Amino acid sequence: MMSSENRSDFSASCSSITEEARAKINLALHVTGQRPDGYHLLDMLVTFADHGDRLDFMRSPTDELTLSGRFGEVLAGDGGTNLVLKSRDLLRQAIGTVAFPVRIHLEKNLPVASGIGGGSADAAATLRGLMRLWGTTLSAETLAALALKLGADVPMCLESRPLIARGIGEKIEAVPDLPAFAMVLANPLKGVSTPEVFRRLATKNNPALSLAPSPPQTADWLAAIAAARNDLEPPARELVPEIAVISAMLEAHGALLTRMSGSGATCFGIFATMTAAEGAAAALHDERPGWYFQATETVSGGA
Ligand SMILES: C[C@@](CO)(OP(=O)(O)O)[C@H](O)COP(=O)(O)OP(=O)(O)OC[C@H]1O[C@@H](n2ccc(N)nc2=O)[C@H](O)[C@@H]1O
Ligand SMILES: Nc1ncnc2c1ncn2[C@@H]1O[C@H](COP(=O)(O)OP(=O)(O)O)[C@@H](O)[C@H]1O
Repeated sequence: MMSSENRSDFSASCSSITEEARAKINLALHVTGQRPDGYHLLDMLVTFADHGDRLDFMRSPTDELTLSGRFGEVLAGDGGTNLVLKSRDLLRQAIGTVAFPVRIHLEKNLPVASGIGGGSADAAATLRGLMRLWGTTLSAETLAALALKLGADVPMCLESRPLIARGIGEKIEAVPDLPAFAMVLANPLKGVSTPEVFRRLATKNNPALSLAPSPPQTADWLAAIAAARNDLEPPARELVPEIAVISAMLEAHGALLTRMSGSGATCFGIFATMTAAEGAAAALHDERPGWYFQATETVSGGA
């Protein structure tokens, strides 16, 4: 059963477990090849925002999912296809008898189908939250396999720390030296079709991601990221011309570096300070009140 409800109603009524579902940001994404099944091989430098969806979990007489938040309505009529439900059911299947019914509340703050992995982050948060609620753990291998079944980005979102991911996202290596960045996430609220972006790629065998080992300063990291690419950005720009507009707006408001995340259309701008990022997000919101602008600090690798 699915309904819309304020999160405050939910948490006021009982004690619950909370999990954050942080936005995933592809600082760089190189398409390096293609598997025989058609999936593209990727080299990605990924970090996570101190901003995202929020999920609450509690014991309940029956299974239930409620939604709130700016983008909750987008998912309200999806006929039970929410990745939160898929995660719950897969985890229940994996652990069996102890999995009592649960009520889950999803505060949907991240735009849907926007290249920042909101659905994947929700799926990963559901696995983490329900393992806590059900008092169970899975081996690292079983959990990783379950996560990958839910989506290519779900293993990364289980980590929610800076990392390099290869393969289709399942080969993960932590990047403990990546610093926090002051960032603005910007989206014209136009969904982009991920398969269509991959289909439009001009070349599928691009150079791999090459980062000098652990650049010492933030400025060195910025230079290394600037020298990398998002190979999905040119085809996404063909589909959604607003991506070029929003990148130019971030630059005009003082971003040191701008790029698209994932298959788009969200772009990020890295700023010198959080004060600069917050000022830019407020000014951008005034210019385009209907679009999505969010200032956030990203997590550091050492956090
Ligand atoms: C591009 C990335 C980068 O982090 O992020 P998002 O844009 O989704 O945030 C991901 O690899 C998105 O992976 P995933 O979440 O599995 O994408 P889906 O929407 O399920 O994939 C839809 C379709 O895109 C194509 N696809 C996807 C991933 C990949 N490595 N190669 C592909 O060719 C396939 O045709 C697939 O059927
Ligand atoms: N909890 C969820 N949040 C967002 N999207 C979801 C969710 N559950 C299912 N979906 C579906 O998954 C697709 C990808 O969503 P999302 O993870 O937001 O994309 P992206 O990785 O591009 O940001 C959407 O088309 C959406 O309908």
